[in-house]
Amino acid sequence: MKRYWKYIRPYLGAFILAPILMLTEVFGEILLPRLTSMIINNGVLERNEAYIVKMGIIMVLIAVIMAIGGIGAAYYSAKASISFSTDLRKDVFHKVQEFSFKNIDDFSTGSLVTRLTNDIQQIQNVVMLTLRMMFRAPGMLIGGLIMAYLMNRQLVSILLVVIPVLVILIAIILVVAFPRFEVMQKKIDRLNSGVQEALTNVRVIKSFVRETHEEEKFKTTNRDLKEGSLNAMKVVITAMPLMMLMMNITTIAVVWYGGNLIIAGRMPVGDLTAFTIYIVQILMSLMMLSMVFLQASRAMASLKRVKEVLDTEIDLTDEQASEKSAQIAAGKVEFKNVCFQYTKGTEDLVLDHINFTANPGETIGIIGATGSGKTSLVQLIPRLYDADEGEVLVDGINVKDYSIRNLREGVGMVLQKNVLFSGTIEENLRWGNETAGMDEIILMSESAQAHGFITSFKDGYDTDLGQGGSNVSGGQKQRLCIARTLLKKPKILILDDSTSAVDTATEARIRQSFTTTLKNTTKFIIAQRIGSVEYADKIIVLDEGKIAGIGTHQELMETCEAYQEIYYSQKDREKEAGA
Ligand SMILES: Nc1ncnc2c1ncn2[C@@H]1O[C@H](COP(=O)(O)OP(=O)(O)OP(=O)(O)O)[C@@H](O)[C@H]1O
Repeated sequence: MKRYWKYIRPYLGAFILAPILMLTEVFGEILLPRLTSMIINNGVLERNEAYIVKMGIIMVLIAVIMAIGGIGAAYYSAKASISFSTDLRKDVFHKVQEFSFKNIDDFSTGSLVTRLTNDIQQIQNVVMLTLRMMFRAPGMLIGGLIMAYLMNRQLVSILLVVIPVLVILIAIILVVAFPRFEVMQKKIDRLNSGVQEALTNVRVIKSFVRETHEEEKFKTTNRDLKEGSLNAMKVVITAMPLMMLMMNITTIAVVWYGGNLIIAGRMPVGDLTAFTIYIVQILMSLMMLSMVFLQASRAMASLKRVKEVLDTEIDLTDEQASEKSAQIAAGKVEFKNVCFQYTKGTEDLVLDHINFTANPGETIGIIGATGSGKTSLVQLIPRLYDADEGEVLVDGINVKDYSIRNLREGVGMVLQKNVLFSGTIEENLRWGNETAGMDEIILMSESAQAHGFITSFKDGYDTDLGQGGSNVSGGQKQRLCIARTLLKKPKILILDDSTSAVDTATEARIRQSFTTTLKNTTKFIIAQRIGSVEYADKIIVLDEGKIAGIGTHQELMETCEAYQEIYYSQKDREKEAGA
């Protein structure tokens, strides 16, 4: 509860006013039946018109007060619960932004979307319901019981049978409902993940003509959710009629027993009317409570899932960093006996005792078969993941000792999976440097060989990019991503297979421009083509997570068998393609 106090405190007024204003309704609901019985007994039966008018006016006034209170309570409970969930959502989103790559690997995107939307909505609903019912239901229950008791003690004894039965019924419903709601939320997760994947990859689906397959997949998860929801709803569905049945049986019993009392002259007619209303109110308040509990049981399942996100331990932080103010100045990178694996504690090392040094301004080529660990290696430099053993040093300082912000500001990385965002080209490029002048943006775009095609667009730098940069070609997207990173003016630049979709002539021009724009930047170039790294000061050859060779192209051609193999197989392929 303590952790949620901060979502209540700023709106404490609304949290207090909502249930208090609801008390006006309780007050009215307890008084009105009594006044009704008085009108019948003293007004109608005694034929006293003035009394009827007087009591009628009082009853209207009470009804007006109830309506005003009800509106106020509804307003404040909505305000409190919506504000509560908005702040909670903000914190959950913030937490997700803090997640490390490893943390993100542990949750599916669809599940995070459900937690941020549907789960928080459930919590909001129950906060609103609780604020409206927390005084109303118990108030009506206790007030109704007292009034009924005061009117007729014998009749109240009927409730002694009904109330325990209802309480047991509610308890059973809750025990059955909770696990079903948990299952239902998981099914919503699965549906969201599926929808997300299908929509993001709609182009691939279409190019493989997999629409029918995707529809089938969707139908299955959709049906699965329907069954899960119905299964949970069954409890709610059966709960209501069962309670109504109990209520009706009780009313009949009261009317029957009360009728006998009236015939025997031991009870005025008006009292039976009021008594029946009180009985209905008592049972209604129990039903309201059961609805609150039922909603709460669903919200508990949601709260558990939201808590999971909030409680996730960020496995990569800079809290222990000892050089928080340090910034990357030169860009020297050293790997000392570095080992790494994604699934901890297994035998398979993704990187196995890696050692090398990259001096400031050098270009380091990284080559190796797919899955040999190239991406994993460079991801350790900006701490997207942490090394399990050994040290990664930048300018002689362990990367874990920099503040994450300073470290990542000094390292520019163009990821293998390039992503642009909706917005104009200029807005996208400004991700690299928000305050960059237009001349700088053009300079870096020229360097990344992007200026030419950007200006060929009708709107130039104002061209609106579709979602994820869907309206530019693969090679153009790669060049925009390079320009965006160049604007950061990083001391260390990592290009992870970032020119794979660019033709060799353009790639050579990008490389050439780096010799001037990025003269002092340490450059890591991961590539599949030997031609892309041949010129590098050092080439690292990776083979199943180990360094198979390190040196210049010439040195490796003389000493490294793995490199020679890659070289000759690519030459052969080029020849075959030429022939
Ligand atoms: N997020 C991840 N979780 C678990 N395993 C992963 C993850 N990313 C990569 N791997 C595994 O780690 C190994 C090395 O992958 P890595 O991406 O570093 O190779 P790579 O040399 O860059 O390959 P490619 O040239 O195909 O991009 C592979 O066996 C891969 O399956």
